[in-house]
Amino acid sequence: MDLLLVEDKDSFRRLLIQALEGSAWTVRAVADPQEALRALEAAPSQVLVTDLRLPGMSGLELIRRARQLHPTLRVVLMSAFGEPRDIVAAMRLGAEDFLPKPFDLEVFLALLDRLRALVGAPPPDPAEPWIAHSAPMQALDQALRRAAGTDLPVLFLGERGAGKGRCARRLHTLRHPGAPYLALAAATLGPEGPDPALLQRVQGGSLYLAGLEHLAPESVAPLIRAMDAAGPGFHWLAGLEAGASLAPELAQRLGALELRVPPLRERREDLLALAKALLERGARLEGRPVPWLERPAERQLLEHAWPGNVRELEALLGRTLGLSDGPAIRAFPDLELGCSELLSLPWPERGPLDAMVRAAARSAEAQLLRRALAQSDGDLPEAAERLGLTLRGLAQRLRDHGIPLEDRESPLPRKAP
Ligand SMILES: Nc1ncnc2c1ncn2[C@@H]1O[C@H](COP(=O)(O)OP(=O)(O)OP(=O)(O)O)[C@@H](O)[C@H]1O
Repeated sequence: MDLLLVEDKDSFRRLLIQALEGSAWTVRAVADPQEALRALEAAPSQVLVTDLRLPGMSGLELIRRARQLHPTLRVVLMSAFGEPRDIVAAMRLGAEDFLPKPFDLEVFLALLDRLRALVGAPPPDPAEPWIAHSAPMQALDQALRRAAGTDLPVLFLGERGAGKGRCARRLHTLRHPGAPYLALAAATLGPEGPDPALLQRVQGGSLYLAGLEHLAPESVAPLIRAMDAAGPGFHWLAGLEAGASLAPELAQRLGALELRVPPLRERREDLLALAKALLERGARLEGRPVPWLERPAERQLLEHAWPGNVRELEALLGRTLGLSDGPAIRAFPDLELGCSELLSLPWPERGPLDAMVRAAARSAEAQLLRRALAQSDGDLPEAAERLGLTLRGLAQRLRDHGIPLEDRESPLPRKAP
């Protein structure tokens, strides 16, 4: 999606370009309005973001001429000196929004997200990695395949960053790969509910409402009306944070099929494959060779509790790629193995209490075993001593938890020969 940015102040132009790096926008940026018109003559843009005061021509005049060239162009006007009459004039010329300077970059990006939704709803990239080796993810993948054979709305439940959005894209691709897809933050729905123009664009495809726990109470009724009006051929998907509640009338409509997305700590078998896929994607974006993970780095990943889930893993790998340019990642210096991480437990949501305590204790035991193995670098007698167990007792517990002893890719580290 193409965006033309017209801002004569070099430092501010650079700041906005930087803010858009890595986004879905292909940005052309110029300082001069005449040059902007020439750029639009050469190739259309879907969005024009322009300053009001420009050398040789006002932003309003630029908007007028640009929309003559491309009547469907969406426009955002920015200014530190926006008088109400300028704003009204810009709106009359078809501007979508006005950003009074100085503005928060978050506000700028949120506005562009909304415009992106209006401009188009491209299907998700079918080549996006999908890692589902672990048993819980295999089960989820089966459930997604079954859901793909229906027209039912699907509600994804899971912790933040666990991959609810990724599962929604997977389901959409299984259902109808080329159909339009749009992800919207539920918090952005106002009292009017979803924009009808926007729903129009997603006809025949899916709308994914992310962060349903942030939906304003006044948006519930308009959303239900929009769902009723949309009719068949329109697929509703939504993500809700585990443990959050949903207005009953909405739960009735959206919760026809509820799928739980397991947190990363419950699917450690996926960890290294996920890390490799995310590293590959990051390296490709930066146009550099993919670094490999050395054993200590892998071990750190496997031992961490991942309270922030796949999103946390993605952020860590992004930071690491940014800081290192070598062919391999030996360790993650900012990934400390704190004891508090061990007690990241899969708190069951329902009783009876005794069963909840037993499940939490079992998870804590598995984590303590892994931790002791990591601390003793895979040396079993040393790990047994740390845990106050006999060697045989340790082996028995490892078996109980299905922690393998010799598998090269296993979470159990071994001492270097
Ligand atoms: N199974 C998976 N395979 C590959 N990548 C994944 C998988 N699950 C999640 N990811 C990646 O992890 C990142 C976080 O996932 P996503 O945005 O779907 O999380 P979320 O649960 O929707 O988070 P939030 O609720 O906080 O918005 C994304 O980049 C996503 O592509």
